[in-house]
Amino acid sequence: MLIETRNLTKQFGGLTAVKDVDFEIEKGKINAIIGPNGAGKSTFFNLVSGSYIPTSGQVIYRGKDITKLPPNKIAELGVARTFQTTNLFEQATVLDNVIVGHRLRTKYNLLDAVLRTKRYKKEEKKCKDKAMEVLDFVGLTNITDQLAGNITQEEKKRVAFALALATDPEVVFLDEPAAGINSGETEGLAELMKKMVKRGITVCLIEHKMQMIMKLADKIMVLNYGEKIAEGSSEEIMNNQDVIEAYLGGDASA
Ligand SMILES: Nc1ncnc2c1ncn2[C@@H]1O[C@H](COP(=O)(O)OP(=O)(O)OP(=O)(O)O)[C@@H](O)[C@H]1O
Repeated sequence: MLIETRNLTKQFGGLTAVKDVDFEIEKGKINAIIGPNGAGKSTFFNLVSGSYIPTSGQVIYRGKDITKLPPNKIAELGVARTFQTTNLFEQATVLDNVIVGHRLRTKYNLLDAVLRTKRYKKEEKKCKDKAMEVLDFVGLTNITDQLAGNITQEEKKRVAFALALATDPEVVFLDEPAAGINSGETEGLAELMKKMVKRGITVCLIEHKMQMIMKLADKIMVLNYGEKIAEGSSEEIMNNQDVIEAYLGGDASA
């Protein structure tokens, strides 16, 4: 296990968005979180990646309590995430967008940048090499010089993956990676997630596309009204009565 949540709870005023959730994110696996709209999936992501401080409960990463660490510290420990919509710098190239993502890990300071010291130039080169490497990994070497504003939705999704990978994460949280793309493109992204796992990266995703999840995920947690109602393999989840009821009338077939 890589990340563990213990009794994780988040309240917004009188609303409990995530309630007492115990979950183990398995190392080297594709872990998925599903649930009807408003079930608390994004809130759960925000708690684990440090964007929200929980009302109570803990997040343990490799045995260390990271519950109250700020997002940048959590990122430095090897936890990366993507967002439902990726805000790219539309007027910059794909390559430059990814280079910016990699700066998180670089060691030069402002003075280095102003004086263009050796260290700065060395780090610049490292950033560029890393960006090219991750763009190759996600299959975008052919569009590195295009403006981000001109690329397709599917390519933007791949850039979002590249941005997450540029920080050399141990685990990536993907928030609805296949939203807004067609089924052929969805297959492509699923393949990319498998490739990430083969590379040793642990994946945790939220996704509404059930078919994709059922084929892809090694482990699934189902949230409903903030509570974990089921956890297990695709088969276990598909046959779980509580899950079937939670989805009745919902968009389980989306
Ligand atoms: N910052 C916030 N302030 C107040 N309420 C919030 C906040 N964020 C989420 N909520 C509420 O918490 C509940 C869970 O929301 P959340 O976005 O985590 O669900 P979700 O499962 O990700 O939904 P969706 O599938 O629609 O994205 C919802 O009732 C939502 O309105």
